[in-house]
Amino acid sequence: MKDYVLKTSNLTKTYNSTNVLQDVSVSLEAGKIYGLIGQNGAGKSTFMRIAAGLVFPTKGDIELFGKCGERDLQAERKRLGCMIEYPSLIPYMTALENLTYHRVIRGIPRTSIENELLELVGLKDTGKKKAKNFSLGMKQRLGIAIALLGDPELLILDEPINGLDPLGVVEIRNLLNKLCEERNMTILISSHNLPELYQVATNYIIIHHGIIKKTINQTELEENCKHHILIGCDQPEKLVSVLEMQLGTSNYKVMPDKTVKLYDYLDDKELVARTIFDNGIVITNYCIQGDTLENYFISVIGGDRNV
Ligand SMILES: Nc1ncnc2c1ncn2[C@@H]1O[C@H](COP(=O)(O)OP(=O)(O)OP(=O)(O)O)[C@@H](O)[C@H]1O
Repeated sequence: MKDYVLKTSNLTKTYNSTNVLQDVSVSLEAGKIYGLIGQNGAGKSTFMRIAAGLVFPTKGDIELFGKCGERDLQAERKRLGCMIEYPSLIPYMTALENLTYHRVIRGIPRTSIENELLELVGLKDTGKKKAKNFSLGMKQRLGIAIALLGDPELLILDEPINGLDPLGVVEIRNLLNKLCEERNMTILISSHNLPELYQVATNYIIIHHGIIKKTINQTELEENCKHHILIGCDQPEKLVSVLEMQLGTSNYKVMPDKTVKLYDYLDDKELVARTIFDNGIVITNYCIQGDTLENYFISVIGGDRNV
């Protein structure tokens, strides 16, 4: 049985009679990095706030580490760390002072965790430099360190890579991978910067106007994006035999709707069409498919480019 860290069922949030989240049912498995993708206003932060217990849902259920009910949820939320919207930094304090401040107000006694976290997020050499003078990437990493103070098993990060330069993205990516690998941490991270998110996530949840449009893992995503000839026909079994016996390929996949994705012969699609036709198979669909990740997401949300 899969070990779910967070499970929601039909989660709905209504503001001013508008559903900003509608029947959101998702399950996060332990040790994975989930990218939550959606346009501005899609409901990403609202979902994260509800998961973190900062906002109550209008309807629906949440299960955290297998527990539900408000009292149990509150206890389980100690196992969760979050940075939602902006890191809550005190600008005139150093990185260490910021961590001390947050550690004390959260009642965490272990002082050694401060230097451990500064080391982990690559800020141990920042000395007397005040947070207000940090680069955006340093601020985000300090925000993540604050979120890690309680040694969480689930980390929720709202747009931690937006606006970072490529080096900043790499630093955050390395940090998240390390947390995932070394601590088996589950991470939920939102962004609308898809190429950057792709560098980080292992699974994706696509949300549009408060509705989950798709959940997909990295392998499935790559499969969807890999270029292929999509073939629909009246005799799929015979088509498979023609591919195997006459075209000598087993590099294809039969889809649930009986269409076939052929990953070979992309440079010679006429030969494939002719061979199928010569075997008396009626072709109902024949096209090249496969795309960039960004276009895949756009197609899932219905063609709107402003992701
Ligand atoms: N407290 C609130 N009161 C009323 N409406 C709200 C409130 N919080 C969020 N909303 C609305 O809910 C919708 C979803 O907002 P949310 O911040 O969750 O989206 P988002 O996907 O995180 O967007 P962004 O990428 O811009 O941060 C938006 O239309 C927003 O205006």
